[in-house]
Amino acid sequence: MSRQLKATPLTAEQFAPFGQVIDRSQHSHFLINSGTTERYHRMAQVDTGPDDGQAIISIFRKPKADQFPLSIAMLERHPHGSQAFIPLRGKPFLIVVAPAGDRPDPQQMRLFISNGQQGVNYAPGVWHHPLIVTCDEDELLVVDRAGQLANCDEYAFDADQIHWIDWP
Ligand SMILES: NC(=O)N[C@@H](O)C(=O)O
Ligand code: NI
Repeated sequence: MSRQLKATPLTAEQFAPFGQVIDRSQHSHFLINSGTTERYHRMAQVDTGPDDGQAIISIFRKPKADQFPLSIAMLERHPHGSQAFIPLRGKPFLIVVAPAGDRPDPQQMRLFISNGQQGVNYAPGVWHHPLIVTCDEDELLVVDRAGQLANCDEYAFDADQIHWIDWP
């Protein structure tokens, strides 16, 4: 059986088991500031989890595009908080996820492709691959949790569980 992950369309419904899609084209808005501005309100929820969790805003910048085909040798999760990735340069980026659980099930891994206008917000505990970009000099806004609790578990797949993705 091929271990190449085929892309699933990035829609709110298809991504629902993993979190939310942040997509203006699929979201209502209302006018603010005397009608000069459209507010796409509350597109996703930031989950900062227990204790001293705080929502923080960061920018991830990758000077070099990832090289394809790309092996998915590991996934990670953030058990105590959500993590949102919002493209700043309008460039497609790739999202590899697996359902939350003690360890990622390689058979349930999904590949989604953002068209560069769509962001994603991973729910706490959802397994995902670190950021994968298709173009040099890409930058994404990231909203996730800061706090005392360790909040990044990594899982390395056995050789026979490693899948791969290609682009374009
Ligand atoms: N580790 C880190 O800040 N980045 C990852 O969580 C990621 O999903 O890219
Ligand atoms: Ni992450």
